[in-house]
Formats: sequence, C-alpha cells, structure tokens
Amino acid sequence: MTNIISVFDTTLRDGTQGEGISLSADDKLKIAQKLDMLGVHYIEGGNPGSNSKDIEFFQRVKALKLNAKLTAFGSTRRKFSQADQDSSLLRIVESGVPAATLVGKSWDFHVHTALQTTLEENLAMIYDSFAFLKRNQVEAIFDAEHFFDGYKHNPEYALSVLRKAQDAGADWVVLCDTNGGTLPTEIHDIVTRVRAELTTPLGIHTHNDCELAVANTLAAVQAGARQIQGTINGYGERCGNANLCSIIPNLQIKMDYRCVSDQQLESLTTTARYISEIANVNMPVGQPYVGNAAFAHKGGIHVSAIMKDSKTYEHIQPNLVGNKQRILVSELAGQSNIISKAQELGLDVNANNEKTKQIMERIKELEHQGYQFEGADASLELLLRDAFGEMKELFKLESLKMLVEKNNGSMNAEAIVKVNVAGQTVYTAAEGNGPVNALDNALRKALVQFYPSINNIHLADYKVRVIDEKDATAAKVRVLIESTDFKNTWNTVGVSSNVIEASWEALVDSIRYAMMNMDKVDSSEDQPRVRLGLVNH
Ligand SMILES: CC(=O)SCCNC(=O)CCNC(=O)[C@H](O)C(C)(C)COP(=O)(O)OP(=O)(O)OC[C@H]1O[C@@H](n2cnc3c(N)ncnc32)[C@H](O)[C@@H]1OP(=O)(O)O
Ligand SMILES: CC(=O)C(=O)O
Repeated sequence: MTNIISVFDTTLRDGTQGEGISLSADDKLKIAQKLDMLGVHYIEGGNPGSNSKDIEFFQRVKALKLNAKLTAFGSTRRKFSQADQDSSLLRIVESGVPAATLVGKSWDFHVHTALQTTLEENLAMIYDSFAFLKRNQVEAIFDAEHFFDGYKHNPEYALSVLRKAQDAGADWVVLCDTNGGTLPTEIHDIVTRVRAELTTPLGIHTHNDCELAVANTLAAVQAGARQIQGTINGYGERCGNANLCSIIPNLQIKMDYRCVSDQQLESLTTTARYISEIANVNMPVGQPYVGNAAFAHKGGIHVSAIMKDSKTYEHIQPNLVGNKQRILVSELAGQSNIISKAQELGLDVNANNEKTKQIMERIKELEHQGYQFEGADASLELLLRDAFGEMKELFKLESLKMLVEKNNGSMNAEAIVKVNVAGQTVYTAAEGNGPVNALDNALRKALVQFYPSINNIHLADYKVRVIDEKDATAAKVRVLIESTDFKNTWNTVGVSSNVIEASWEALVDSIRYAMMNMDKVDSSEDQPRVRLGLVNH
C-alpha cells in the first residue's frame, strides 16, 4: 500500500528567513493560493507574534478558503511566565488558525546558552505551551529545534523534551536538523530510534548547510517520518531549507510515497517558477526537476541518443513534473542537435544533408568567436532559416553614427541611422538615455512607417558580457537582448569588439524575429506596408 506523506510548506515563514527574500502580505496571499493548488497539506503562513504583516496575512487568507491547513508559527512560552499570558501564543490563537507550529529547545546546550534557563524550566515551557494550544482546540505541531545535535549530546534529555510535547497533546513531533550539519545515515539511525520511543507521528525539518537537506528528509521518511517540512526552491535561513521541489517528486516518482495527486505534481514546475518570480530570486537553471536546464541536452552524443529514446539521458519524463525537454545548440553539438532543432522549426533536414554539416560548422565557428546560442534561441532560429533561404532581407544598413555628449552634468546619446528598406533610403535621428537606447529609438523610427507593428516590441532585458577579459577595453563583448511583445519573449545575441556593434546585431535580430513571427501569425492583415518574412509561410 502506498504511504501518504503530509507535506508541510514553510516558504512563507522559514523561506522568508533566507537572505534577500521579503514578501508583502499580498505576495504571501498569492503564494498561498499557488501552494494550495499544488496540493500541500499545511501552509505555514508566518509568525503573528513577530510582525503586523503576518497578522494581516492571517486575517486576509481566511477569505481564500484554501484546502490546505493554515498554520501559524511561534515559540514555546517565555521562561518563568504563563502560557495563557504569553503574547506570542495569544496572537496565534487570536489569528484563528486551525493549526500552529511551536519551536522548542531540545538540545541542553541551547537551553543553557540561548534560553539561559534550567532544563526543568524548558520542559515546563514545552508542556504548558502545547497544553495551551490543545485547550484552544488548535492542532499542535512541535518543531523540536536542534533535535539531532541535542540527541547526539544528551539523548535522554532530547527524548524527554519530545515526551513532554507528546504528554501535553502535540499532534506531530517534528525533528529538526536546525544547523544542517547531520548526515543521512545519522538521520536514519536517530529517527528509527525515536520512532521506537514515541506514539505521536513524526515529521522532519532539515536545513541545507551540508547540501544534504533533501537526502536527509528522504532518509527520515524511510525511517518512518510522515510529515516533511520544507520550502519551494529551498529558500530559507543561511543555505536554505529542504527543497520541496526535489523532495516531492523523489518521494512520489521514485519511492512510491504519495504526497500530492499526479495532476498536482504536474504543476510543480510552474509553481516553482511563479514563486521565484514573486520572491524576485532567479532560479538556478540547473535546479533539479523544475529548472530550465533540468531536461536540456547539449552534448551531441546525448542528443543523438535522446532522439532514439529519451530514457537514454532523462531519469524521468519531464512532463511528470510539468517541465519540458530542451535541445541546446552550441559548439558541443553534433548533427543530432541541429536536426532536432531544425525539425522543431519545421525545416527539412536529415543526417545526409550537406547543409546540416555546413550549419553545424558555422555554429561552432560563431561560438568560437564568442556567440552563444543556448541563451539566444531567436538568433539561432534566424541563422537556421537564413541557411535554408527562408528569410527575406528586411532592411539594409547604409550608415550609422553615434554621438555621446556630457552636458550640464547629464550624459546624452544620439543615434543617426541610414537604412534602405525595399529600395527606399530612410534617414533618422533619435535621442536616448544611453547609446543603445538611442540606437533602438532611431532604428524603430526608420522602420515604423513600413512596419507599424514594430511599436509593439519592447526591450525587456539587456546584458553585456566581456568575452576575453585579458584584452580589457579592447576585448570582445557579447550582448544578449531579451525582447517582448507582452505575449512572447525572445532572446538574441550579438558579438563584437565594439559594444555598439554587438548591440546593433542583437537589436536587428530581435526585430527580424518579431517581424517573421508577426508575418506567420496573420498573413492576411495588411498592417505593415511592406511584408518581409518567411518566404514559404
Ligand atoms: C530555528 C528557527 O528558525 S526559529 C524561528 C526564528 N525566526 C525568527 O526569529 C523570526 C521571527 N522573530 C521575531 O520577530 C523576534 O525574534 C520575536 C518577536 C520572536 C522575539 O523578539 P524579541 O522579544 O525582541 O527577542 P529576540 O529576538 O531579541 O530574542 C529572542 C528571545 O526569545 C527567546 N527564545 C528563543 N527561543 C525560544 C523558545 N523556543 N521558547 C521561548 N523563548 C525562546 C530567547 O531566549 C530570547 O529571549 P531573551 O531576550 O530573554 O534572551
Ligand atoms: C524550526 C526551525 O525552523 C528549525 O529548527 O530549523
């Protein structure tokens, strides 16, 4: 029979203890909804005893009517005080949550050093606090802080702490590897021993200081823990918490435990990406399961095998977690990469095609010069379509002049471009807050009369990277531009020893790509007066 694992998400509490992560009450509400759709069982919304933002969150979240159980976080009562007069405990009950998590000390060293109290008083703090929650009909989860370190130093005391919480009626006892220094074998061994001592169900809460938080969580589950605490993308204090985006699929796909439904598991990738957007933290491309490169294949040998059977280089089917296979084209590509990419674009290629070999050589040569197509899909598509003679010339640059002037303390840039469009020469000048902005403005001004839809395109991101650092200012630069029409985004690349020229290349590719797709989408629309795009579409 499949074992059900209770998923406890603490992105909104421990996740926000990660450096650089700060969420407004609105952000937290949006994330809570997304977590609910993913199917987690508990959402720890924050600490109502800590700040008014969290109090506001707990007030407003009630209207969302989530399926997941909302939990509020706090600690056991302060030393030598009454639980029913402890402001943090009172705020938890006032917030109206059905469940609460209280952190309590289980390492004698912490009781002496951090709390500066006696071992007996710490036991009383735990008992009183859980008894208080139960008197108020709140489901009570005990996060036994530093449990593994505590158990290693003084197992009798660490276990007596757990028994106190159990005696007071705690519904879950969660063993925490707070400092993240424990190894999977130790976790398995200690959880196994604790299971033999307690009747209350066990949970596990690990941190990633040795990059073992996921492995430690899995070890604890194998030893009998039935609640997993973690965060989306592993956000959290110091090196982070256990990453639910890895734990959930590992448990469900590989270990035959059930965390969420299969359909909910398919929303894992979008959940991870959505939350990283709101938290304003870039996701590592190689993040397991949900990263952009988690199922991206670059080496020619890999792609050749993938095309025969994707199991050759994929440990699961990407769609199980809502991710996608990607084929990258670079200097490490063999003809399989090019064939796969070209087939994706509907181009007629095969292994015996001389053109395929030429394109591959061209890509390798360009990458050697500093181009990088992995991050510039649109430039790669143009290169392939150009090679297959599918593109018409959109315009020809006749000349380009840049003026940069520092005047009255402010720096201004002006670009003058002369382009030829369908036999007609157009001469425009435009200013900008920097040379690239001026160039972009001047080019658009020249083209807009022929292609009015150019006004819908905006630059979303602009990155410059020095390729050959040892040549300092004479080095080559690679410019990557991300463009958007607010429905789609596309990336283009330019390389030169002159940043303006590199920017121009990336800019021109961006506009050619946009025009090609506008042409594809609606060839009946007669908005642009000159139509230059795909010959065959
Ligand atoms: C392992 C974890 O992640 S635990 C969660 C950690 N998260 C946070 O700390 C974020 C939210 N924290 C806060 O907003 C604040 O720290 C508050 C509101 C909880 C407390 O603020 P303050 O009253 O100003 O105390 P401060 O933060 O300086 O120190 C913590 C106090 O809590 C006490 N304390 C720590 N753990 C516990 C506990 N489990 N039970 C009871 N008291 C505790 C400490 O001994 C210290 O008391 P002291 O001032 O008498 O030495
Ligand atoms: C409770 C908690 O966050 C910890 O012990 O790490």
